[in-house]
Amino acid sequence: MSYEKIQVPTRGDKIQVDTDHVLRVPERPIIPFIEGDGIGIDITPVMRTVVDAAVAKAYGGSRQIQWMEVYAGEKATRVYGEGVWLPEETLRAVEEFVVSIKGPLTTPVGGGIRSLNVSLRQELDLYVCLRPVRYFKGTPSPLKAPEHTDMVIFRENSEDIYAGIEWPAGSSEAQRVIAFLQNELGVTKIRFPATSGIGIKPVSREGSERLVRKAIQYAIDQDRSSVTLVHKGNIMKFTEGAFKQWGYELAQREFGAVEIDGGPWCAFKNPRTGREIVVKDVIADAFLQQILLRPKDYDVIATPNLNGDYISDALAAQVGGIGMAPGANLSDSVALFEATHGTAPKYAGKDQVNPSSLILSAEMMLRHLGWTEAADLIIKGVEGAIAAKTVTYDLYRLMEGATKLSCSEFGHAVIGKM
Ligand SMILES: NC(=O)C1=CN([C@@H]2O[C@H](COP(=O)(O)OP(=O)(O)OC[C@H]3O[C@@H](n4cnc5c(N)ncnc54)[C@H](OP(=O)(O)O)[C@@H]3O)[C@@H](O)[C@H]2O)C=CC1
Ligand SMILES: O=C(O)CCC(=O)C(=O)O
Ligand SMILES: [Mg+2]
Repeated sequence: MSYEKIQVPTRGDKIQVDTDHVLRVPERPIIPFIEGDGIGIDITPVMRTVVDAAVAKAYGGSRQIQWMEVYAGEKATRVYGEGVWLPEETLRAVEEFVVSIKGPLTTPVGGGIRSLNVSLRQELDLYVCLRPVRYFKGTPSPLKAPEHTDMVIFRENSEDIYAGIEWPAGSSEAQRVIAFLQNELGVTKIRFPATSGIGIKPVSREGSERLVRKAIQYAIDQDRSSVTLVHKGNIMKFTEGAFKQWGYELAQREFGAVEIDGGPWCAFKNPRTGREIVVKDVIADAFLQQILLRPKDYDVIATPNLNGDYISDALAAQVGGIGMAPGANLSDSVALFEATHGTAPKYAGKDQVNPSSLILSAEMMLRHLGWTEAADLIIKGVEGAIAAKTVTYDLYRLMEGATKLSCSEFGHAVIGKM
């Protein structure tokens, strides 16, 4: 395929995907990256330097990533022209080259463009947002025993209120929807109909099932002890409540789970290890207190989109903050890795923030490629830098006796500990 502004490296090769979704990774894979807005300019180059160092150390030059810049956000408007926030060829490249990584992208609140992050996920049907939350020894945390927080979030990434079906208060569309609800469906409970904005929350059986299926399969592959469906189904019965119901039904139908203690919790034996996997559910508000009080009770989490967004940042805080929180957006073939945090605009270009979220997202990416040795070196490097108390401002301000490093210095500290 030809590209207008994207320079495809001539020395690299494309990652291929077999029909059964298995990756075939060449020795010099071309990996697209989006620099990102705000602190993207700080963390993305550091991430690349750390990854290149890990790959070089692990494979001594026999493997190398060929980075290929693709554009989205403010940089895209500079490269392609005003108003072009997410060029069509960026979407094509992320799809064609199969595995990519991105920095954060700004979304204005209230009006303006819709989220480019959400658009990327929806356009490429990256329906799983995978966010592992683990503790690195020595990281400052508000908890007494942060090491008990070890969860993996499967956030539904393609529907829910993120579908962006909404109309502002007073618009003719909102008025028409309200009139339809009142006149055709007998709705009487819109408290202030003349001044209500309207948003629609679609949650489907297919969307819920494919997400829960991935979460349960992950629990099997990684030998985890439970999958918890987190929902607000007592209030949103036919969206969040249905998510829970469809999740349980899928666990029973596809994985042979049987009800325990009178249901609805159910369990099955991991076919790989024989260990029991419990599938359970919890209402989202209760979950947010339980993760602080009894984090050991939770392992793999499957949840609709908005809950997953809130839970990601809440859990990240328990293990040191969103400077330490990696993630991935996945379809059955395409993977786009990204940090959990946003563009933190007040720090943009100051070389201050913690690049660990994006570095650890790249670590997930290397593992996804099967480059385990390089991924392990990154974990060793991050663990080593934190253990030596050489950290960025976010961890420094909560640690005693630490040395404060800039974003780029922290990258070098990680490399030094590999
Ligand atoms: N996937 C994406 O691209 C995402 C994009 N966004 C977008 O980002 C923009 C800003 O959102 P905002 O709500 O401010 O959330 P951010 O996640 O950008 O920042 C909130 C706060 O988190 C801390 N933080 C964030 N990143 C780091 C880091 N790498 N190292 C250390 N601390 C960090 C900072 O805390 P402190 O001030 O205490 O130092 C920062 O002020 C919005 O436009 C939003 O839509 C948001 C989330 C995800
Ligand atoms: O798209 C955005 O601006 C916010 C996204 C977000 O908060 C997230 O993915 O966790
Ligand atoms: Mg978020």
